[in-house]
Amino acid sequence: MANAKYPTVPKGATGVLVLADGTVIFGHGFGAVGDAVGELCFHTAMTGYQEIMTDPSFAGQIITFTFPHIGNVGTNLDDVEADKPWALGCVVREDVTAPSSFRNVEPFDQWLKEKGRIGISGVDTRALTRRIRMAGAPNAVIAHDPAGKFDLKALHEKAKAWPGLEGMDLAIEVTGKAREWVDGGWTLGKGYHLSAARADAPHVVAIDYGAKDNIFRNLVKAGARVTVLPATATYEEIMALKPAGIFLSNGPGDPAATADYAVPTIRKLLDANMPIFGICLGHQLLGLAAGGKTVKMHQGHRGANHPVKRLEDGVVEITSMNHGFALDAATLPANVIETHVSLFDGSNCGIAFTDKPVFAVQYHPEASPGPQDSFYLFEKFVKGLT
Ligand SMILES: NC(=O)CC[C@H](N)C(=O)O
Repeated sequence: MANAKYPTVPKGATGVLVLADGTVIFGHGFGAVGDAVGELCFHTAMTGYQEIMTDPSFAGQIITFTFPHIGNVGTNLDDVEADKPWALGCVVREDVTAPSSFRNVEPFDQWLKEKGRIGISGVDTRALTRRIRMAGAPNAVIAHDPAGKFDLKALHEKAKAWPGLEGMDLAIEVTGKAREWVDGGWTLGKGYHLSAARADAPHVVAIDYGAKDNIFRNLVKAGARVTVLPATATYEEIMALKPAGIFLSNGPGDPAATADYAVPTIRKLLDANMPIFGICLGHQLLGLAAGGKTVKMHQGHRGANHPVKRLEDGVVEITSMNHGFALDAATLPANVIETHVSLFDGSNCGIAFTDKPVFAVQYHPEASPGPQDSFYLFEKFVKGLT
């Protein structure tokens, strides 16, 4: 029997979002059938949905795209940041149309279905985004059933029972195996270039907390030879590879939840004066290893047009962002300075050590998708190793 507290499923509704506060939003389901629970966030990029869905930092999250037309250029084999979509699902305004692109290999809805990810269209994403901006990112369930049979009470219970991203270690679930990285840049018609790393190229050991592939491609493009190690790699395992520098990757979940394995290892690397470059989760972990603190943000930053000010010269970089936690600059020790700030809300976007060749940024200089204003950071890091 229907519970009076929950609305009746309208005719034709094959998808639903149920927020932890009991709000129910109907739409049209696409992609995989089933349900998934996670944090509901919004992303403002106008292009790059395939890169966004495959960014491992989205593990545990459902993405509301503010751009209304998602899926209309299909999917291909190149525009991926990992071998599968890590975001649990997506919420979009318009129904997905037939792919219109010479690069299309598979329609977006079919790709999502194959990869076990759920989509829901026909949602007022503008209203939903305003709500997230005002009330913060809620926990939610996304569900798709072609027959439109939803047990709203059970879905609501599931959303309420989910503990939330705070305190959740997801890097450990997303991290990959140890491997030599081979891809470099990309050209239309040719795809990804194999690394032509010179024998004397500086060797970077990159720790994979849930890395986007384009970070490693950019390190190679900037002239490095890259070996990837899993998130749990010990100081001894890292140093056995005789690295010239260490890279700390992006990744999902709460940075503070990795404090028992990632942070102590980074502390040892700092003590050994290794050159280090970190991005996003890597930036937050570096801040924690230095003695700083991270905080959960109200709604986070996710988009491809976030202005960031470089404090040394006032230059503004337009950046890609995807984070829901941030380093609290006020907690950093005296030997760590703030190098970049967000022009949206003044939050910390970069740090550098004054006494070590170590720096990091909160945003994504690898773009994918987004502007490439900040590629210079890869060059700065790799040049500093020779
Ligand atoms: N892209 C990332 O590395 C995200 C870092 C962290 N999971 C956050 O949400 O802030």
